[in-house]
Amino acid sequence: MESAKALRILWPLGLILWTGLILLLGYQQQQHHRQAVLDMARAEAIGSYNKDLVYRRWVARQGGVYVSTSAYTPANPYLAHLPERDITTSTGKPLTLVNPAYMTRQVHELATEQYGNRGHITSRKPLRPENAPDAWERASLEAFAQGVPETLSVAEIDGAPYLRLMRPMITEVPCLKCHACQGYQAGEQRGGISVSIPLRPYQAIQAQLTRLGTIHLAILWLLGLLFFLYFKRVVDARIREVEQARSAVEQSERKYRLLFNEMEIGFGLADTASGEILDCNPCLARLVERSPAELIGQKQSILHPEATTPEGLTEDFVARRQAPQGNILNAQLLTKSGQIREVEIQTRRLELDGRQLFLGMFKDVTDLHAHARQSFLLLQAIEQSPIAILITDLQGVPQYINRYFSVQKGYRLADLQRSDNPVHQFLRRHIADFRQNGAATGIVPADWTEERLAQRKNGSTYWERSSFSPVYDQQGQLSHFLMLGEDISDEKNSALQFEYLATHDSLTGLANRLLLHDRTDQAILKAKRQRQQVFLLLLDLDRFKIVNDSLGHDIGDQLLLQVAERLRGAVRESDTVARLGGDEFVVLFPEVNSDATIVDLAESIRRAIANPIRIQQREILVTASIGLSQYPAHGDSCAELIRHADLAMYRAKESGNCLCSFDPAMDQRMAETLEIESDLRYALTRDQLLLHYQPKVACATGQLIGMEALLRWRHPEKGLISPALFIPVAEQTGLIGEIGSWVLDTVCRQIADWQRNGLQPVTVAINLSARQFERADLACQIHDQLQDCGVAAGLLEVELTEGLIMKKPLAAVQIMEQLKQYGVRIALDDFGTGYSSLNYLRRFPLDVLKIDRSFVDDLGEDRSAEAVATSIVSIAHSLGLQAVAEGVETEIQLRFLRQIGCDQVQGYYFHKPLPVEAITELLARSQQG
Ligand SMILES: Nc1nc2c(ncn2[C@@H]2O[C@@H]3COP(=O)(O)O[C@H]4[C@@H](O)[C@H](n5cnc6c(=O)[nH]c(N)nc65)O[C@@H]4COP(=O)(O)O[C@H]3[C@H]2O)c(=O)[nH]1
Repeated sequence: MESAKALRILWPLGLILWTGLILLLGYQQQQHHRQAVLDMARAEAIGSYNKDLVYRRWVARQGGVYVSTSAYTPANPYLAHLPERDITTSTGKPLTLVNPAYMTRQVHELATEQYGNRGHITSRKPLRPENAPDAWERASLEAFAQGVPETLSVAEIDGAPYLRLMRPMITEVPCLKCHACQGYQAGEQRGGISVSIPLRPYQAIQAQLTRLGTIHLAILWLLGLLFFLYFKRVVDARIREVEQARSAVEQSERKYRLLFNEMEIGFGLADTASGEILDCNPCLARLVERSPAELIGQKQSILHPEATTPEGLTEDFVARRQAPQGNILNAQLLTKSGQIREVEIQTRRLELDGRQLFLGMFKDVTDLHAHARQSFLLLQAIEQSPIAILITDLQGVPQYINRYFSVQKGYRLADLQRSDNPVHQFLRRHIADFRQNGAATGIVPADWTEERLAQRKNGSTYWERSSFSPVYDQQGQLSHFLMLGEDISDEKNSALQFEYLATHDSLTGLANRLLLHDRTDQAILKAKRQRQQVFLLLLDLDRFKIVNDSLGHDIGDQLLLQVAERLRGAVRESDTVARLGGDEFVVLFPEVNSDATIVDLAESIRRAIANPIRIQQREILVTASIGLSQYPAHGDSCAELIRHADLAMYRAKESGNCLCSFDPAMDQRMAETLEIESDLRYALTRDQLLLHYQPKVACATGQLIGMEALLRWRHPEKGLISPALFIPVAEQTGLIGEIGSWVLDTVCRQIADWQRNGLQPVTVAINLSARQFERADLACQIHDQLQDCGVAAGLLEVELTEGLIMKKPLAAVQIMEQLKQYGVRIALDDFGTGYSSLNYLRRFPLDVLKIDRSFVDDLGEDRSAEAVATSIVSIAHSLGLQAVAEGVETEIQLRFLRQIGCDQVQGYYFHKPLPVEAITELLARSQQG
């Protein structure tokens, strides 16, 4: 291409050169013609000269010739000295001697006349004037004198061009005849002969030659021009061809470069031997977060993280790369930021300019692989999902079912595609409905769910929650439907179970509080409409806690179960028996219309419960306290009726009546209790608590041998409040801990005070509540307190109830043993009211058994009470314990107790609990006596 371009530039130059050459040739030709013409003229001049010379010599040798004397040839005066200048012929004709010069001159004149040629004999010393040289001849003569043999030049003569030639004239011997007189000698140059040849004829020839030559050259130049034009055309065509080819190549290059650069597939070209990257497109560079410039010239290891070969390729990669027709390789690329991209490389081996190349087409399949993995995962998840999955076409014909579907229903896909298959029919029907609804409303519902009893292939049924949802394709067109079938049999059963549990008491199966509320509210609504009454009985088993604590929870539970059974049996279907928790039961009577009837019903319930209950070979006697409330008189909500029945039940318990109907005054008492609760918080800090001490006397002698500290609360408005009223409140609120510590502290100080005052202290008993007994460090606390006050441990006795110990017998034993270790005495209070295991009793480190007041009360009246008291004393003594009877009010009771050998007694018969001053006085008196 470059040479073609050069030719394009050179051809005008060639043309110029060609023209110059032709012009040069023309010039040379012209010069040549001119010279040739001059040479011809010179040859003619030389010829003419030679002929003159010959004629002269010939005449000279003759000594002159005689010619007739005439006017044309008169006698030569210059030859007058010659004797025989003139002669007469025998016939008388006069002849005169003509010398060579004369003859030559006349020949010259004749030649000039006839041919135009001129001749002139001249001399430096001419005899005749006409022989005198002209200027050119004179110059020639001088040149001859210098030794120049010939002069030649073109000169104008009479306005015409002539070639003038002149040669010297040498004196020869014959010449001396005439010229000796002039003093010439032979051999001497005496002048010259000039010849002038007219050049016009020659110039005509020259012009002719020049014309012909010019024509030839012109033709030649034209031929040359034609050649050049043809050459230019050929070159132009070639250049055009080349340019077109180049343009096509460039266009193609641009096109392919553009494609190469814009391709969304990475291209890389590498040298197979060295592994050098020779080229790459931006897509490949982008793939590894680099620019093409960063890659080109680098080893392929820049791309491949695990390059193990010198070229930077893994061995496996190289092995597969060897396939001549290329291969598709899965490889990993390393990005600039250190990320790994997964690629699919389509490889080709190429040979270019003798180099083995490797072309790789890189497709980033990281996302594709991730997507494929995810799709596979999804497919696996769907296939292995523990839920039945089915996909139908728009007509409801199943297209896919997962494994669980087949397992659960026993159908294969082919079964479901048969139109007589029940699932097939179900799907078609539902999908048709679904689409119809969508068409009607213009909105395809997102999904819908239904719970139904589905059938398996084997005919068995189960509860299924089927949810249908539309599936849209990539264009957003509804394409399929998805059905998820979930076996909810367990859920259904659980829901029923849950509902049952939520509304029933787990132990007895009776209605629970929730169901009771629901039924009561419904009953109230109905009663409201029908202007009727609703009655609600609340039962609390008396001393159930003692049964539970002493006989164990299993027996307690069985007791509750039997009570529940009896209650159920005592009422009608329309009535509701509920358990509120613990030993509290409620019976709802929605259809009783008279007070008399409800009292009868309550009585029958009480009787039903009062029958001895047999559990594990034990006969247990249970009584119930019953509170009664009614709609509309006592409230119009379940909560209110329960609350009021509860208050009534408490009243029944307190009063010993088994049935008590709610009275609005009870609300007042409840309010008072609440007041106590809030006031008790300040009782300690405001110094409202105090202790009274009830003496214990020896049964036999009546001597004061001990006392029990009993707590009192002097309320600023309500006066002295019984501990029976506020201790339970203190226990509930947790204040008992603080109060108990105060009692212990006060008692210890009091003993120390008596000691300081010289009184012989007696054992003082304090009551411990259940909450106090829960403290693991109780024994330490008591021990520290005794030590702080300097009181001997034996002067303190703690009274524990059976229920308190039996709650956690092992922990109780530990605390008791610790107390025992310190020397503190332990009494078991209210003995006989609970169900203490004698086995346990044996293991408790007790000192005293206290016979409960309820047995003491009936002594002398009730044989069984007497028997119990007798047994307790006997047990106490057989275990090495002392027996103490509390609540002794009468002589009869005292006498009986003395009879059975009871050790100590305590009761109003001797002393009521006394304020500290009174007891101090009594103590002093007793010691004085
Ligand atoms: N009808 C009658 N009653 C008699 C007779 N002799 C004594 N009593 C009363 O019987 C209760 C005996 O106390 P308890 O069984 O330990 O029963 C005590 C005890 O369990 C508890 N209590 C009293 N003080 C404390 C205390 O400081 N701490 C704890 N935790 N409880 C205490 O309060 C209960 C009631 O105490 P109090 O009202 O003082 O009632 C005392 C006492 O006044 C009698 O001949 N006839």
